[in-house]
Amino acid sequence: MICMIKATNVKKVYGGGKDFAETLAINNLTIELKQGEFTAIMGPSGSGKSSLLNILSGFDQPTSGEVVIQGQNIHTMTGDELALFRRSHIGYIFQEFNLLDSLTIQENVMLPMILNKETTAHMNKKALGLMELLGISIIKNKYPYQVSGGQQQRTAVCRALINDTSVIFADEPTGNLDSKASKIVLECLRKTNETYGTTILLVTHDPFAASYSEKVLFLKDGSIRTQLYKKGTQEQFTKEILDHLAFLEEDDYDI
Ligand SMILES: Nc1ncnc2c1ncn2[C@@H]1O[C@H](COP(=O)(O)OP(=O)(O)OP(=O)(O)O)[C@@H](O)[C@H]1O
Repeated sequence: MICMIKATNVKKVYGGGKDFAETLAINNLTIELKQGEFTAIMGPSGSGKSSLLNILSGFDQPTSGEVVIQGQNIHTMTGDELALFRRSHIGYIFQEFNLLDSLTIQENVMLPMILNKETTAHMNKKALGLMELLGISIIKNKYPYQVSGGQQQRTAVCRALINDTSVIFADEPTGNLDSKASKIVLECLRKTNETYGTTILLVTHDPFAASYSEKVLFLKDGSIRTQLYKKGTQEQFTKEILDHLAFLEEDDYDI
């Protein structure tokens, strides 16, 4: 399998100025994600999940170490190069859906394409195809405040995919959703992964959400403590993740 993301000896230290104590958020972490892999990251509060996601996605710089996505070192790019690279290769989904209330659902989906100056016909075709796939074409002319949280998050998934992105970073994408809407959004992520071979990195506290992945990395104190690979059914995997969390909790994992 082709390597999609490789992070080597990544370290992130916050603070350390005259009046601020240092916090070691990521501790010499090395990680490799293959093309088309669906990976989840779990860990207690403060273990470094968001810091890692921000560094892997180019939102933040590591203190040391390197991150290579599709063969390109993202932290040696200029600001403009990185912005262009992120827009064309990387999609983001956040806990807050981050849609623009002044745009319709379809316009929100097309927004990253508008920034790329695509033709209207191409944008419409692409957006409608994605919205159809994820079951939200019926609300295309509504505004975000007129649709449910789950529909807003599915809009965010379509927006993340619109530029044929090869990687999606999702930070607690079901954190604001009830269990029914969460399941629909997670099914959409799975469909995306299976249909387009999109590499997905999902940060979550929820073992059920993590069970949609094929590999769970458990983070503690900025290091990967263990990895769990999916074997058997999703139900079995959820139970295995729960058992693993209980084991790690006993081992002072402190979820
Ligand atoms: N901008 C910042 N400045 C200083 N310290 C920070 C900053 N961002 C995070 N930290 C610290 O770095 C460590 C890792 O934080 P991070 O947000 O990555 O953890 P997390 O696992 O995502 O936590 P949570 O599950 O609560 O969101 C924590 O000790 C946190 O307090």
